[in-house]
Order: sequence, then C-alpha cells, then structure tokens
Amino acid sequence: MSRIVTVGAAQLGPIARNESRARVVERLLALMRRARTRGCDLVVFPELALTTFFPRWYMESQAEIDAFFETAMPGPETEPLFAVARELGIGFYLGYAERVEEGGRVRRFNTSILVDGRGEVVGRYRKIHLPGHAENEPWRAFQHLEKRYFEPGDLGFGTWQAFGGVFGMALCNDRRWPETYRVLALKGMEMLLLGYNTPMHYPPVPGHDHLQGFHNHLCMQAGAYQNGTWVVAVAKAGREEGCDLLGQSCIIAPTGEIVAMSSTLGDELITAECDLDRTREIKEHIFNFELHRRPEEYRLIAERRGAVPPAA
Ligand SMILES: C[C@@H](NC(N)=O)C(=O)O
Repeated sequence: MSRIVTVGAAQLGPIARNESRARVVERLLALMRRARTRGCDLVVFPELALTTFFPRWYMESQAEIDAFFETAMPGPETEPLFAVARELGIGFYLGYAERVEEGGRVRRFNTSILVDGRGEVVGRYRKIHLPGHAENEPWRAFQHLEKRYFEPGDLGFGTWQAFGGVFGMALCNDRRWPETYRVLALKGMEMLLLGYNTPMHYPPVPGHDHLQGFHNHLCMQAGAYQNGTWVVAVAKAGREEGCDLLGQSCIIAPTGEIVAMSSTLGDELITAECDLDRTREIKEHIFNFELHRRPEEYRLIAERRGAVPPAA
C-alpha cells in the first residue's frame, strides 16, 4: 500500500525590515504556483514568513512591535494566499506573528497554521519552546527576544487529519527537543511541518557557530527516525538585515534519511513524494510504541523542570 503526499518545502531568502507584506506575499504566491506545477499537494513556508525576523531588535514602542503582527488570518494582505490555495487546490503551512484579543486581553504568539486545498484553516499551533531572552542584552551582536515578544503557546502539540494523513506542526526551536516529536508521534503524527529562522551566530556560545548546520539536521533526523515520521523543515535563510540565517531546508524520511535539501540561501522550492505508509516501517517495528516503550521509567521527563541529583 502507499499513500503519497507530494510536499514542497518553500524556503525563503531574507526579508528586509522595510519589505511590504504585499511584496512578501507575492514571493509566497510565486512559490505556491511553482509547487503546483511540480505536483505538490501541500507547500510549507518558514517561521515568521511574512516579515523579517524582528526578535533580533530590542524595541520599546509597542506600536513598532505590533507592526510585525497579524491581527487577522486571513487579513487583507494574506487573503491572496487562501485564494490561490482554493484556485490551485494546494494546501499550505505558514508561520506568522499572531496578535489576538482573548479573555479580555491582548496576547501575542509565534504561530503556524495549516490550510487545506479548499483554503480552509484546518490546524493552528502556537510555539511552545521560545528560545532567547526577555530583556535587552546589548553585549550581543543581535538580540533574540522571543521571550519578550511572545507568550509560550497555549494550544499544546496538536495533530490534524489532512491530505490523507496525520500532520503535526512545530516551529524552529521546537525541533531541538525530543519531547516535541514524541508527544506528536503519540498523537499519531505521520508528517511534521516546521519552519525556522536560525542565526548562524549563537552569541552565548559562539564556539558552536560552525555546528549550526550539523545540529539542525542532527535533531531532525533523529526525531524522524525515533518517531517514524516524515519531517519537512523550511528555513528563512541568507543575510537578513546583517544577520546570517541558516538554509539547509530539508525533507526527511521516517528512516532519518534526508531525501531533499535546498542548495541556496534564497527563495527555493524543493519537493518530494512522501509515502505516509513508510512510517509503518518504523512504527510497527523498531519503534513500536505499544510493544517496546517503557513509560513507567520516563515519568521524570514530564514531572520535573530540572535535573535531580544522583543517589548518594
Ligand atoms: C535560535 C532558534 N531560533 C528560533 N527562531 O527558534 C533556534 O534555531 O533554535
């Protein structure tokens, strides 16, 4: 048996701080149209795909910060994405900064949505692992203020039935955490969709800068294999406002093998025909959760925030 989903990873090159939403949406539409000509059912865009990666700047003016957020999805500038999804019968994953009024207060999240080929939002995810810091740290070459500008996601790790399979979503730093994949796999995930913005320079430990590409693939290939899932990981890449962002967007099979990878730091589409039934090669054998997991020995993972001291 085979259940093929043809997926496109639509990497973006840099987005300038003053680049209009309309211009960015034109770039996304061009990638969607190209994806359709290559037979894609679904196209995956990066994290915060409508703007520059603004957490690199410390800003005090809330109005200046809010200019990077969407208050409606679709809104006037993003509606063409939904219209083209309907026209072409192609779905998409899109990361963006979400500003909502909920429970009588304004909330801001680093969000992704999954839209089906009828232009309907079928899933929403709010980033759980927010990296970086909350205060201005002027010693850094650039800031990483996700903990200042966003709340941790409050929707949990969700999976959705779509495109003939079970899809999970995550965002950027989530990919470094094994728990992300495992919780989603326990909820039946067959393909993880993930966008990222990863600076090549890591100010707290610059000695690891040369390992960015290695760590990117290391965690995702392991996550794919250990959970028997496809992973589609898409970068915003290249030199954005003086900050170099990692490329290496990729599509990873449930065996952990990379089956497609970008080769530029610009707008680039890579595609793969992904057989969702290949997840069974792993899920029914080496990582058969029912047969082989020992959750009674894993409780510490969910119950404690820090490490415990070893027994004396
Ligand atoms: C640094 C961090 N970026 C992100 N946008 O979450 C990461 O790649 O883990």
